[in-house]
Amino acid sequence: MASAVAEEAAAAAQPRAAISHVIFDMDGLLLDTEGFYTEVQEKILARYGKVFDWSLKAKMMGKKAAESARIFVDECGLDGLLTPEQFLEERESMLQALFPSCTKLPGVLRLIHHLHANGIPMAVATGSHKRHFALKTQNHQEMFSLMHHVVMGDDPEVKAGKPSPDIFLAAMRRFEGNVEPSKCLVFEDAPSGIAAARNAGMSAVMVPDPRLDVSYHKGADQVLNSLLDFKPSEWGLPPFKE
Ligand SMILES: O=P(O)(O)OC[C@@H](O)CO
Ligand SMILES: [Mg+2]
Repeated sequence: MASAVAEEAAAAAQPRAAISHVIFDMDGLLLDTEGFYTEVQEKILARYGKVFDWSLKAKMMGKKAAESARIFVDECGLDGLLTPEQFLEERESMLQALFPSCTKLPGVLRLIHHLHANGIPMAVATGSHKRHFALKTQNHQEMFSLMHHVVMGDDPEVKAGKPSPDIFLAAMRRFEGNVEPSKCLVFEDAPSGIAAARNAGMSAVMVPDPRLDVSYHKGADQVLNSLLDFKPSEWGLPPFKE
């Protein structure tokens, strides 16, 4: 069996791409916040005698709030009972109470510190709007200070949410110099985010929730159980030292 060192050497000799810049999704990728959305949406739906399932979750996750609210109402047949605006209003206070307690997902700090130490520019591209971003990140300031910039869902340059490429292209343009999409690697947990990265012409690593059906993995260049499994040299990035 090949040693880890030999595996890294082989990967470095023939990388999947020559990545120079990294863009991270936030919810469900850096921060463990997706469970909060699920919990709150289950509660709201239960009131109508309905069950929130992972095929609906797959359609909503990663999208801008207004877009996912519309999907929720349409897919659950709640037209006439609940408007997307009422749904957003109902879930807001519950989410606001939960967001500040969110934790980082496994492998996040190790990877971000490694890329930062090696001078790889990083950005965050999240469907979250400014107010939710502030609540979610209040206990994770250090990690976000290592990012060159953050693009949020309510940024004027983000005309349409994921799967539109808008947010990843905006994130790319805000790096120093002239960066090509083919040099950017996106990390995502959501099917809409993987599609957005691909629509932007970027490579995409998916770290999905294990409950998401494998049929939603398509489009990803690589699917990992956790960021702990990421091997930078497979992407032309400096390898971990240990
Ligand atoms: O783009 P991300 O960071 O996953 O945020 C989307 C979020 O608002 C919920 O799914
Ligand atoms: Mg996400």
